[in-house]
Amino acid sequence: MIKLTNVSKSFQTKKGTIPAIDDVSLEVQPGEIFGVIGYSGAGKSTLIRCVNLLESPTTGSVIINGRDVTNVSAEELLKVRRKIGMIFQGFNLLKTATVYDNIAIPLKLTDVDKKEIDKRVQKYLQIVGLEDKHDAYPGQLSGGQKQRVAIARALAQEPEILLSDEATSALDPETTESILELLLKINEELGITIMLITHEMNVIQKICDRVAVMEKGKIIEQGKTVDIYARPSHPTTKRFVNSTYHKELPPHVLQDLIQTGPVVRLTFVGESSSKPVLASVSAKFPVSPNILAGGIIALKQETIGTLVVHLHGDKEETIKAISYLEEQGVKVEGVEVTHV
Ligand SMILES: Nc1ncnc2c1ncn2[C@@H]1O[C@H](COP(=O)(O)OP(=O)(O)OP(=O)(O)O)[C@@H](O)[C@H]1O
Repeated sequence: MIKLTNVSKSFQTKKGTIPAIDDVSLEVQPGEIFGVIGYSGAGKSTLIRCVNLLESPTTGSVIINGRDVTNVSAEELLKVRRKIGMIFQGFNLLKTATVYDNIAIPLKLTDVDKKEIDKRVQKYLQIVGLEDKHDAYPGQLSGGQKQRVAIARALAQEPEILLSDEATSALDPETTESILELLLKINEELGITIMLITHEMNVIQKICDRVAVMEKGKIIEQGKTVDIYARPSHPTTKRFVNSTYHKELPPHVLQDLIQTGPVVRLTFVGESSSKPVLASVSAKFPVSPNILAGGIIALKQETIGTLVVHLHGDKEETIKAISYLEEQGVKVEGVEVTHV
């Protein structure tokens, strides 16, 4: 649906050339929600703006529905853009226009007739849950409601793809949750493919089927969300994944514990989550697992469990116990003294 091949984009400034994105390739499949995560300055905004050609790549190709859009005429580009809606962190609503007009004006500009405009405004305001706000002005709405209007405006163009540029970053956690649920509904019920950028791992966790991690203009890791959570390989990806666990053991506690055996983080996914592996460890080896912390992360399609466990026992026996856990499909990671 969206295919970027070897896309690079640099900006010329007085201080020289800034390589914002560097040789990025990725593919978003029809019907999926694809997330790009990275810290500030990683190149996410530039990347997503290359998809609808708000930025033109310096090199590389952008293919939408099988068509290379980097070399099309201005007229063709307009047609392609109509199939791609976009929402933003700052909502970008017209302050002096009502909710109705905010949704209707872009449709008027594309010559949709009045009756059809009325129909679409009503339909999409209902989908976003704001059917009673036709005549309100943006200033009279909460941040979450403003984003819902922006989503209705994007949907009213009846796009195949929705691009989301940090759409929940300005919202509180509860409102973020409700907007993420709305994006899921749009994806599932209207079949719209969504590509989003974010710096928040909980956005990826809750709604993305696949994720790409960006750093310094490059994609450093990409894959199914569940695989990235279960086995992050790049240190930056690990930082993002660990940010969702919110668990830290006081260093002195950890220091004391490791005198009598390793402290490990166990990650359970798929089949391994339903086996009573810790009970088997104590039955098979002279090792006592002591659970220090635990949690469950609900991803869009799967659940991942984590436990931080102290394996109390003889060194050789704990090594055998760890091998056994790995054979059972559990991911085992040593916990260092500063962080859990
Ligand atoms: N129009 C521009 N002119 C010059 N440099 C730019 C321009 N747009 C982006 N950059 C630079 O490109 C790099 C990537 O910026 P970009 O906004 O894409 O990152 P980001 O990951 O979206 O960051 P943030 O989350 O802070 O918006 C940064 O170094 C930025 O300063």
